[in-house]
Amino acid sequence: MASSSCTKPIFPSPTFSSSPSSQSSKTSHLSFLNSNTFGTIPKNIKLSHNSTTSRNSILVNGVLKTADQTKQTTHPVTNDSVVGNSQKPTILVSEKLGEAGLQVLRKLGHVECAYDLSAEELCKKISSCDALIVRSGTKVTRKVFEAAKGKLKVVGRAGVGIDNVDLQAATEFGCLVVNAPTANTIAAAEHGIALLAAMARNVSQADASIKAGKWLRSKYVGVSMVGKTLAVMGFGKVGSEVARRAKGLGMNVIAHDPYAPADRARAVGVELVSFDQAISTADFISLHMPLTPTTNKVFNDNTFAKMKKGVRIINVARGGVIDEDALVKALDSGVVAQAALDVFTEEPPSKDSKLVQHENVIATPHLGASTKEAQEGVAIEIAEAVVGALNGELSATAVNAPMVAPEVLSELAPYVVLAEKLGRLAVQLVSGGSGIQSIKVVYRSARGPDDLDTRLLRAMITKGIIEPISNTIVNLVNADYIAKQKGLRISEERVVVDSSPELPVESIQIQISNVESKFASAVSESGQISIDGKVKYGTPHLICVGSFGVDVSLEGNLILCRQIDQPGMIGLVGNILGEQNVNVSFMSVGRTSRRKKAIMAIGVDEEPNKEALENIGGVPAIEEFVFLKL
Ligand SMILES: NC(=O)C1=CN([C@@H]2O[C@H](COP(=O)(O)OP(=O)(O)OC[C@H]3O[C@@H](n4cnc5c(N)ncnc54)[C@H](O)[C@@H]3O)[C@@H](O)[C@H]2O)C=CC1
Ligand SMILES: O=C(O)C(=O)COP(=O)(O)O
Repeated sequence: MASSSCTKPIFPSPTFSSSPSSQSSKTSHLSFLNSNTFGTIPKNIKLSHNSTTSRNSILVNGVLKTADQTKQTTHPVTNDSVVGNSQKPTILVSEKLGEAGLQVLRKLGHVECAYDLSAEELCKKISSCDALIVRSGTKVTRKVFEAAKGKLKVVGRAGVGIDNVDLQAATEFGCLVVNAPTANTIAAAEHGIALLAAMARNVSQADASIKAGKWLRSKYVGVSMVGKTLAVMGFGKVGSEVARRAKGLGMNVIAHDPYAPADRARAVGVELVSFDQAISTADFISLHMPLTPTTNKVFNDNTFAKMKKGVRIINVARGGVIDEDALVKALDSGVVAQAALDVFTEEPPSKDSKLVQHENVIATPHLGASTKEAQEGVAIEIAEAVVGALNGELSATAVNAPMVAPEVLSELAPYVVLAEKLGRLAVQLVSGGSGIQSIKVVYRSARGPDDLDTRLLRAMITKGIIEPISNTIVNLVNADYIAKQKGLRISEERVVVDSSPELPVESIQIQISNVESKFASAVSESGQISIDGKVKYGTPHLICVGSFGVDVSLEGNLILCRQIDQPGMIGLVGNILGEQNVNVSFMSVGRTSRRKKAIMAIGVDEEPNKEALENIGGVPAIEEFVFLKL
């Protein structure tokens, strides 16, 4: 069992009076996204009620703070031309966004719409922005994140494809990326069907010719769709809607998607087949997969060679999934009879693009998502996601961070505080903290693994461990990445205990192995530094250090002393601190057995000066002590 070696505290805590008014007002370093805040209290998140301090802890802009703190903190103004109101976040919208979405954004922040920015102009502006909203036309490169200098907290992609955002860079810089994955699905599917029908019946070419005064009825004889086989490549949201509509046109629809569940396809009457089978049997191929390193140019000389001669291709996904030179060759040779393209490798394509100019190609300028309805929907969807992220809520559409449901977030809030404090405390017990390699976290809980999402807790433990020993800002977005980069292996274990399943976690234990400790008593019998904590009355408590049980609230600072268990020790140390005007907030003593070794854990509001610490060290019965900042 995780902390079975702990003895019970012999004094109920607190034994010394605590003074709520003297609680530290320092910002808790619990930033999920960044450490700035905007003076707003989020609408629906009240994460914990701290019964000791009578303050509400809330998550603001990714930072867990007390309500008082949110009123005091100001938003740093770096560029007056962008920031209209210094209390409000600045949201840069770099492409056309529906008015309804802009209205949602304006309620929270200062919104600047600046379309058609060059890469240089975007980099210049971004350093004063808290959020950036883009569509497919803005390249959010590593340079943009570098230029943001840590201020940019969230990039909102008003649409589905996030191939124009450097996700790796966003993650490294701790910037959340959210998208709007649902509102344009139907629009894209309808556009796919529009292109399919227009291509089959030569609508574009015939329209151009009639406008040029020609009447070419025999030239533009088309092909029928009914009874033909359509291969849907990528059976996600758009692909499945295209499939449904194509079935309505009487087409035989097959699909290829390595990750789609067969029963979802079956429900639409579609058979999932292999890539080769799909492309070799289809009369029409419609592309609906994302652009990823795997799908990049997946339609190339080799794959065109496997297609049925005279196949027709529709691409409403991303230009990059097709090798465009190979497509021109396939069109020239007649392997591909026609192509209908909404998307291109380079957008806009060059004026003399052989592909766009090809007589058997019809093209639209990336219009898949461009219906009034979809654009209003996307604008609201992304605005709400960005506002939520700026308010510290974890978005359900986060692309580079774990998605945590609001109710889970709310339930875990006090444990999040505990996790970070335990990490912060554990690392300070290591002598020479940067040598840490292996950390184990043990969650004792009555809940089964499926009922306990520990990603948030692990991220905050990582934050607590790394931030005191480096100048890296760690948050939920980049915690795993930073841990990996620093060579930290964090393993997790769950121990099922017989406690109330109402509580997500009974206690959390952090073990650090293969290191020496500044405080030998923190090393457990099995040789690791080991501390345990739990949430009591909504606040984090330390309950075990090494093999010693204690019970002290994790607030302010902490002194741990190991002494020979004898009468008068509490008074002695209390007097030394009192003489230096250091207020003791909590004290607890744990011992292995009577009159042998004991550990005294003393919570202090102020940082004791050198003299006070030397005097504590000079007490003959005290064998070792350590001062820890929480
Ligand atoms: N032209 C336009 O204006 C629009 C374009 N799109 C694009 O359409 C694409 C699909 O969008 P959604 O359906 O909303 O996304 P989605 O995520 O719901 O569906 C994508 C599907 O592709 C599948 N997939 C991934 N790798 C694959 C591979 N190698 N081969 C076959 N399938 C693969 C996934 O399993 C998933 O089911 C995206 O690239 C998106 O950017 C979406 C909306 C508008
Ligand atoms: O949502 C997508 O993936 C799209 O391609 C739509 O792009 P857009 O927002 O119209 O530039």
